[in-house]
Amino acid sequence: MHVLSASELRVALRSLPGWRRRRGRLERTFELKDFMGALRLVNRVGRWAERVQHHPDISIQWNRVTFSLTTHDAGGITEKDLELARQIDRLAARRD
Ligand SMILES: C[C@H](O)[C@H](O)[C@H]1CNC2=NC(N)=NC(=O)C2=N1
Repeated sequence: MHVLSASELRVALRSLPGWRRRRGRLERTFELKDFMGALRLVNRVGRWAERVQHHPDISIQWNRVTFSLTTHDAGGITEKDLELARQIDRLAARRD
């Protein structure tokens, strides 16, 4: 699995508004209504991550959830992380 170069990542981030590269990971923070809303999103993403066997690092602060993506097996950000970021955006957009 190919670790993306800084320029490849810059190009990819143009189509991933809201995500940024921080400390070598792809990161985005979502603000939900409240803690239960945060947990619902975390569980939605968690089920997907388990299905695709690619897992985000997750931090929850009450109604804010931060997903940090990297491919541990490759030691950096890969296409798998870009795909997971796109999927997280879809899951976050659901209003159920
Ligand atoms: C065997 C299993 O598929 C691997 O350990 C997966 C699990 N989930 C993973 N998640 C992430 N973010 N990086 C990995 O390298 C990784 N490897």
